[in-house]
Amino acid sequence: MHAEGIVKRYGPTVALDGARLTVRPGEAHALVGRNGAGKSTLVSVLTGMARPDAGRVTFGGAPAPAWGDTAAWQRKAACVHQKPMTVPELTVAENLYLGRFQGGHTIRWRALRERARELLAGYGVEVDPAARIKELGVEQRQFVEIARALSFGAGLIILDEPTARLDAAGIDRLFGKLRELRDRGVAFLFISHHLQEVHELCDTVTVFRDARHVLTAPVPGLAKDALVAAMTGEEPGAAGRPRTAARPPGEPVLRTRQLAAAGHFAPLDLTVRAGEVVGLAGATASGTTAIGRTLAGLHAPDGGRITVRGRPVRTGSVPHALASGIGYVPEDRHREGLVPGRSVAENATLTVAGQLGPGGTVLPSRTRAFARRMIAALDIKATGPGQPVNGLSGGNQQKVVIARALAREPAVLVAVRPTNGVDVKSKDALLGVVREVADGGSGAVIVSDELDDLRICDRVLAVFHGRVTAEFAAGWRDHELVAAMEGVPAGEDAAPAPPGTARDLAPNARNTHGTEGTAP
Ligand SMILES: Nc1ncnc2c1ncn2[C@@H]1O[C@H](COP(=O)(O)OP(=O)(O)OP(=O)(O)O)[C@@H](O)[C@H]1O
Repeated sequence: MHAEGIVKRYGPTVALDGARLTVRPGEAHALVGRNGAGKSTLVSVLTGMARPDAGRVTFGGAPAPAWGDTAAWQRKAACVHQKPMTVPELTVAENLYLGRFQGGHTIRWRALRERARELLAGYGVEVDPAARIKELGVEQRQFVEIARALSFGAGLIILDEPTARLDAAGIDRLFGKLRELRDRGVAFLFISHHLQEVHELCDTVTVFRDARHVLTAPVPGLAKDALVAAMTGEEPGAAGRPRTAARPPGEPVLRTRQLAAAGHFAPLDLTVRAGEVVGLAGATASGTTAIGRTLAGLHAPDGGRITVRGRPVRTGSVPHALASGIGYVPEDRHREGLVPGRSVAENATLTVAGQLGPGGTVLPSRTRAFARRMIAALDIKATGPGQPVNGLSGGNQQKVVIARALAREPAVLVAVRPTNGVDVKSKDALLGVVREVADGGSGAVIVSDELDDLRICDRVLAVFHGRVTAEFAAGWRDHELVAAMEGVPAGEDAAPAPPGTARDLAPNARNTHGTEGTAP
């Protein structure tokens, strides 16, 4: 596949400005760049979903299919998108053959399931074709999408941040599958903000910056800070890493007493003090996300209490959690995060509408002023506060979600995987903002399995199978925390794990992706 001179404009925004990229057969090619650099836009162009304003795409030397000929594009390049493209209510078999039925033919369901089973087996994917997509985990769903993509005969498969919602074990299995397919001659274009993953999986990397191609180089021998420098256009080592607290913590701002949700997490006593950032570390299924959702009022606990600055919070109520001073950054910005048709300013201030004007009316000028401050502080790439959030790149949408949580000046900020999809430089800026919130006298809870997110925490609680199994003060070593997240009984540096946890239980913790040398 070869693309050159690609120009794509969205109104005043130039998303691609003469961009180029070449992916050779059987190559594992990474595409990296800061949020808004144009990566997803290029994917849309390469899959026939967006029509470029200028430029040329060829596959195997032949011109790309005609615009609008979807079936022909599917045979050239296939894509596993950030957002699931499968239909949740339909079965795996139906999804695999979606859109391929010829009019006038009767669909023979049993035969279809059989064909689906063979197809999945051919790619080594163990999923029941009769299962509904909504019953599958993220990982299985992605495998179905990959099998579907390959079944069209495409020699190039594009993966847009496929690891963003997988934990370490899932990532290992995905990479195993991708290596297998590469050995069979399939080429990959792999988009990720985890430079460690690029090093693990890819042989070539291309960097986009501000809508343009800036570098293509072999991955082996390319130092990570050189890669980051290409992405940011700055000299390596220009900025420092976010730090932990400078002062001792103050009064408790958030407390839970015996807070519990059956099937999710065991009774939890948590205290977060003013000035403190506390990490809840655990794999996807550990219960940490449920704790975050419960604190935000999205999930009703079975028992226990939450207080903010000594005042009880009515559990299971989002408005009450908000009114009590709990700010929340959800993991799934597509579902819980943003109102699509509204502007950056409106989205950033949704929870404060009442404060912004008399009688609950929003005063647009103040709204815009707040949004403008946030756009600058979090480095949100937007044409301005009035731009609809749908027009923002994925990472920039995530920053708007954070801005919204901050707008209310919460007593305690609860953020679930806050840097998911955010580029390496913005990641540090964003974590720096969380630090500032704490320094200003609030508390913060970071729910994550990303070691970089947890590094700014003053203490980290490791959660396994719904229980806190160990506590670490700042300065922990990576392998200790990873082991604790995996439920491995603690070594000499950590508290003992409870009975019943064992080395062979789900090795689920997210690894040290992107930790070494990714800071500018
Ligand atoms: N539908 C759209 N309408 C308006 N602007 C858009 C649209 N899609 C993309 N853009 C703009 O094009 C630019 C490139 O966005 P793109 O999504 O390609 O970035 P990206 O490199 O994939 O970023 P991320 O790492 O955050 O996913 C951004 O400035 C974005 O705001």
